[in-house]
Amino acid sequence: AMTSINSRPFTVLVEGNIGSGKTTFVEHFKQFEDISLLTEPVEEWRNLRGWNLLDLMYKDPAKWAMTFQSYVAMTMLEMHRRPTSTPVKLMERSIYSARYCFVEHMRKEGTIHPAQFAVLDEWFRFIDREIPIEVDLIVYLRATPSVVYERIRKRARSEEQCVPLSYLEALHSLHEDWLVNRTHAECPAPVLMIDADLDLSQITEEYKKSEHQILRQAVNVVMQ
Ligand SMILES: Cc1cc2cn([C@H]3C[C@H](O)[C@@H](CO)O3)c(=O)nc2[nH]1
Repeated sequence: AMTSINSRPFTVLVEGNIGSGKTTFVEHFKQFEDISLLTEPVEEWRNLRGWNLLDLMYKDPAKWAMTFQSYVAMTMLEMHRRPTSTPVKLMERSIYSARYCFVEHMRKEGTIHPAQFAVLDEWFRFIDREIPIEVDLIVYLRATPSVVYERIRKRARSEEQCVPLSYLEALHSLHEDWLVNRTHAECPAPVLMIDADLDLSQITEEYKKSEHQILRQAVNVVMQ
């Protein structure tokens, strides 16, 4: 196993719409001993001391979206700060997709009150200013909203069955703004785009492309 001579691992964020295949992508890298995998803590959001915040949020967003996004941000920050012994760290989603995609959408839709947005945004600015979060590469699983809509139906995660196509289209354009048009300066890492419309049989080739990029860049970082 490569021993990292740096104080921190080469950190990769895996970003993309609901149903774009992030967890599948992250689990593809289980085969590498030099990579720590941090998948999205959905189970924590579905059971916080017995409360299913994800379900509460989908069932009554006006009442629960703020509470849910506050807890998501804390669990994401914990993942960013979690030490790993390996030279590479792969993380599903981030404090950045929390702010630029999900919270941004809730603000635009008025799902959260402007005062609630102000509190979430102050937390985000505080974290961005005071807590070092390093990102070296973002893998963007870029998918067409209608494709992920079908996948969500097939995946049948109960809380998500009410997710309309319009929500997925809005989240898609917010991901495009952030990762293609690069409208936010707080997270300047390079973006590696993967065609996430490909189905499982074809996408392994795409994974191989990113494997090379991730491991090669990781070697560079380790050997610096
Ligand atoms: C960072 C972040 C992830 C995340 C996921 N979700 C939802 C979308 C999916 O239905 C589920 C798992 O990603 O959680 C959300 O509403 N807000 C979020 N913010």
